[in-house]
Amino acid sequence: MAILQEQGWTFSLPFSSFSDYSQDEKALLGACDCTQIVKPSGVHLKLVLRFSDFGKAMFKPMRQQRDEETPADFFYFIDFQRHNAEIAAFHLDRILDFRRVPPTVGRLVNVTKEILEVTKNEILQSVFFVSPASNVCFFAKCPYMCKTEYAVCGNPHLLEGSLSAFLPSLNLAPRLSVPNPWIRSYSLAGKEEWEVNPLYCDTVKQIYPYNSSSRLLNIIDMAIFDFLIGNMDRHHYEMFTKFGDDGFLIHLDNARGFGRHSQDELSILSPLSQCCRIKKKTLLHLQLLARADYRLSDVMRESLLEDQLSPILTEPHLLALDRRLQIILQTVEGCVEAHGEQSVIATDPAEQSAPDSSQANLDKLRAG
Ligand SMILES: Nc1ncnc2c1ncn2[C@@H]1O[C@H](COP(=O)(O)OP(=O)(O)OP(=O)(O)O)[C@@H](O)[C@H]1O
Ligand SMILES: [Mn+2]
Repeated sequence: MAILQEQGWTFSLPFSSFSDYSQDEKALLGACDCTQIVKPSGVHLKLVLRFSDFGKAMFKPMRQQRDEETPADFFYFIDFQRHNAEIAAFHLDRILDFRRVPPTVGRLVNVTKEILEVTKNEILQSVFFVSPASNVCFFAKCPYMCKTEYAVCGNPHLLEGSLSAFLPSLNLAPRLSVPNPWIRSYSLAGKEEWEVNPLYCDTVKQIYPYNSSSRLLNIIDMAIFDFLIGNMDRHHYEMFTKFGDDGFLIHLDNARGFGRHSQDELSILSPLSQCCRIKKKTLLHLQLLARADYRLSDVMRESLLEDQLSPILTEPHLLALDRRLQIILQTVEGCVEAHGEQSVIATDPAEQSAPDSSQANLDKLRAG
């Protein structure tokens, strides 16, 4: 299935579109208090690509080989961005039936023919160079680490990357960027309250909008998703304002997932383990994916085969998903034992009478 059309490309740096400033760009322009987020830097190099049919996509280039694990001494905020994590996260999100990640595919891009030769952006043209190994490379224009050492290179022209369908412009579909209540400290000093206070969720539950809407349950869904992919970098989440407080959370930016398959970062599950709440729909779906005939790693492996850059994940990463799924289910079991099903498993009033559609949805996905 061709999710993105790619007939001929024109390109621009993200800076060109006024209505679509990212956190990076806002930081560059001094337009936001970005102390909580990672500084805009050359290692975050990404491009907004424009297609000849006026479609747009966010392109993140390959920075790390699929079989490389993030070194144990790396902090999450200096970790690489992985194009394959973006792709795998899209598939996982769909398999979990969240559908909150914009469609993302892997592509080989010819950086010379499809970027350098077609862009009219002089800044972008100026950052291209040919490396000593005769590969065509480019780097980012930004305050930090924006030198040739941090460039990405074709081989000699082809570069792997992820392409995420671009969200509608902020003028058409305004979005809010909200700090995650379980945000991590982005410095070496100090801990956040959730890390030291086991009753933190009681505080969150009293604060708008977590006190009445399904927002907290959505945060818990997101934590489950992030725990499965091992993403510790969910500092903010975005929502379309048009859907109000109960709107869905967009699972944007999953590039720091799938860094370590040998470690399960339990702290990512804190919203679930501290609040002891989960949507019934999510739980039923997770239970289905723990069954031998719908095993999560098998469904993921199958789904990822559809991508042009397959294999997207190494086997250890796929198997880690099964192990982490068990941890999530055990966490829920522990909660039920402590607080009772009534308090832990949240039934959506709209779904109370609807038959469970998890299995039918998954069957549809698997049938392609
Ligand atoms: N598919 C998309 N469509 C539209 N906007 C997007 C898309 N993906 C990302 N963005 C915007 O760009 C911002 C930065 O993207 P992303 O978080 O993926 O990259 P990053 O390099 O990790 O940046 P940051 O350090 O700001 O988190 C997002 O917060 C979002 O506002
Ligand atoms: Mn980010």
